[in-house]
Amino acid sequence: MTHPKRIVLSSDHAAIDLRQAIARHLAGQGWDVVDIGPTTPESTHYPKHGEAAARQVASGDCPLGIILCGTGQGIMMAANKVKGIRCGVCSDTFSARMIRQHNDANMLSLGARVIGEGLALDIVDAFVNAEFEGGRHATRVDMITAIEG
Ligand SMILES: O=C(CO)[C@H](O)[C@H](O)COP(=O)(O)O
Repeated sequence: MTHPKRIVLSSDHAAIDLRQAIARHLAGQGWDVVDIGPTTPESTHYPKHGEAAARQVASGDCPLGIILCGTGQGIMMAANKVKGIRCGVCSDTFSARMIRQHNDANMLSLGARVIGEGLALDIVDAFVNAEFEGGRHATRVDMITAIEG
């Protein structure tokens, strides 16, 4: 059974410190944090980390995921290639709330070279605490899913 408060985190080398701060923050709120690294600062390639986190979400093991790179953009692009993933990059709390409420996003991407830790933690809170509203938005999300084939 999917743990309702399990969340997977991953990043590339550009976002290790921020990812670990988010992991501590979420663990402090009772989340079962599955941090799949990396843990060492050597340069690495964001697509493989985005894909790995996305596969954990798509498999149902983790209902939500948070991924990070320098801008949040490249790792988001990789995650969205995995069937069933809806991931958005956010640099503000409004968007983070809305991608859950309207788009049923199951992953959030953050840019560690774009925003600071304080804002990032607020964005994370907005994302994890929002709920999908369904209704007309479900019709549109179904249309996104249909594009996947
Ligand atoms: O933001 C990113 C992808 O969207 C990467 O974190 C960034 O491209 C890494 O750059 P570098 O290898 O120069 O540290």
